[in-house]
Amino acid sequence: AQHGAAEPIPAPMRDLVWGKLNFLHTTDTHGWHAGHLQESQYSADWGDYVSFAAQMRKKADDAGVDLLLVDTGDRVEGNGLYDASSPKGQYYYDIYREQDVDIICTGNHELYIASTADGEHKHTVPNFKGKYIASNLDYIIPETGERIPMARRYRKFNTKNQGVEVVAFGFLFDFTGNANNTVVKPAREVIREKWFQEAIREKTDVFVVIGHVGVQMQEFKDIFTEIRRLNWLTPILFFGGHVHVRDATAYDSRSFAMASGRYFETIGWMSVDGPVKKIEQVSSEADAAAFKFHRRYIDNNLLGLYHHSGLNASTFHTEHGKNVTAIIAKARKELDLDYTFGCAPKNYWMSRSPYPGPDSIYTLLEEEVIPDIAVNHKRKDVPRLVIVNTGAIRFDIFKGAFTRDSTYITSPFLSVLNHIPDVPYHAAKKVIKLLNNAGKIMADAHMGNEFMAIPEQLSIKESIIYDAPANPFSGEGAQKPMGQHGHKEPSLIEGYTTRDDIGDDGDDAIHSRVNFYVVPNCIQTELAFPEAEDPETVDLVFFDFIQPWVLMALKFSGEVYTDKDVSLYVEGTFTELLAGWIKENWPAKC
Ligand SMILES: Nc1ccn([C@@H]2O[C@H](COP(=O)(O)O)[C@@H](O)[C@H]2O)c(=O)n1
Repeated sequence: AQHGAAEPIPAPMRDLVWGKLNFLHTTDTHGWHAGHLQESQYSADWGDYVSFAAQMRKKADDAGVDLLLVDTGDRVEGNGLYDASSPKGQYYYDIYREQDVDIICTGNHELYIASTADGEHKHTVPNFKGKYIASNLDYIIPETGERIPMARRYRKFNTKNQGVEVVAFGFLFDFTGNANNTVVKPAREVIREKWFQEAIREKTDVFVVIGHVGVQMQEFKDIFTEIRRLNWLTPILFFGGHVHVRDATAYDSRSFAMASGRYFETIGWMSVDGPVKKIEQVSSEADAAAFKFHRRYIDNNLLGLYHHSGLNASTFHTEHGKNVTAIIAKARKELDLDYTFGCAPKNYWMSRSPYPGPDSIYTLLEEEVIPDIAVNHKRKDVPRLVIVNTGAIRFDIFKGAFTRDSTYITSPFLSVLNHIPDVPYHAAKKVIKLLNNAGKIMADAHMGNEFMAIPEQLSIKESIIYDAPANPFSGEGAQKPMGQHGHKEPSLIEGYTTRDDIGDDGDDAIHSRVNFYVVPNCIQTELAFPEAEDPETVDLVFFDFIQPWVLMALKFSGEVYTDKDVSLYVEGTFTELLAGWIKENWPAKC
């Protein structure tokens, strides 16, 4: 872990279940490779994960089984370690590559900005040569305009210890927000392509489909159906992401799918036991029923990593892992990520507390930040509606130092405030309602409103509010306390208490439960409104990211505008404006 990171706290633990084929999975790490410095339960860093993987590979070798590492994209955007350098990612590529990942693919965040996709093609694809898979993604070479596969379409290989044959694919969901130097092909079309049809006719022991795709999303179901059509008994394993939740499901008795959260809070574990080699003659559904699948969501917590590897603080860390931790520390220092803009007076939550409310980060924005930053001095007296999508905020603010790192953690995007001047108020006032409530109408116009909100809400549609704190030690297979604290039951800290299609025993550490309050897709602030009556016209101000939705909503309200009618409202990215606001408004020292 990084120097100064929160000390890990012991928790009651569920053990890992090993099989013949075992996997460690990361997804949506979004630059959090230094770990969560302010949260004890997720404070291990990428160097610790390098040590963990090496120790677990050794365990696998000793037992004669196999361990593979998987990453399903969105490695970038969301943390100072990636976003604070100029150009972005200057330190990230060399840190990330230190992990020996066996199967890796692209997420949507690698593609929003053309230079990010260039960086992916120039650095990460060659860093993981032969292991990077792009089943439905092409790249356009800037110099020639030639369109080529981002990386190989699939990978066939044998595992190290048992020689298990694997055919692996790497997909991205049907993403349309990419810059024009990549082409994402819809999964449902790619599965009809000749190369895919040939690949699924390869005789293999197991298919592994990795993807930046939620495990409940249609893309995975389509891929599963097509592979299964021709391979009735072969196990098919899916590793997904994008939705930022811990999740697992089975599409049938010989398949299994898991997603491993977000922000390097979670290291997913999947194992398969049973007749995984063809030589073991799976010839009937009865044989195939012998497959056993397990999943575990490992908190990225050093004490947990020690526990699962059977090691301790003096035996766990490899030289390689320690070096990676040191490289991260050096990068953080050079980027001055601990520079403090101000001191947050309390915690502000995205989903842990209701919106509107005193502890909601969105209420803070709506009532305090936006009125100060959404000001164009030439038009400051013109009434305006300022609309901000909630997905633009990526993480909670914790009481205490708000650092350069926190600015990117809260708001990594290059979003700016644009505006359309003098919009008739009768139409402008309908926009927020359409963005928040007219999901069906907007979806019919191929503009899914849910893409303006936080990704978690693609999966969690209703608030989850617990009546009272859960009984810590109840439930299936009540757990033994972790490591060095003998028989004393540690008190629980808040964290994941996952319920997925497999059950509620997926998390490795037992936490106390956390409420999840669903928030609207967008929030709105009214500024400079006359007191007596409604204005005739207003300036409509909004993040550039939601411009297509805003234009569509205006059209539905009877006012047609195009991109040509939109111009910048305030100089500077939202990230810079927020940092400036904090410097002005929160005390400098904590
Ligand atoms: N410039 C941007 C880019 C993205 N968003 C929000 O992020 C969501 C996607 O997040 P994933 O990590 O799941 O890919 C997207 O739906 C937006 O809500 C944004 O606000 N601005």
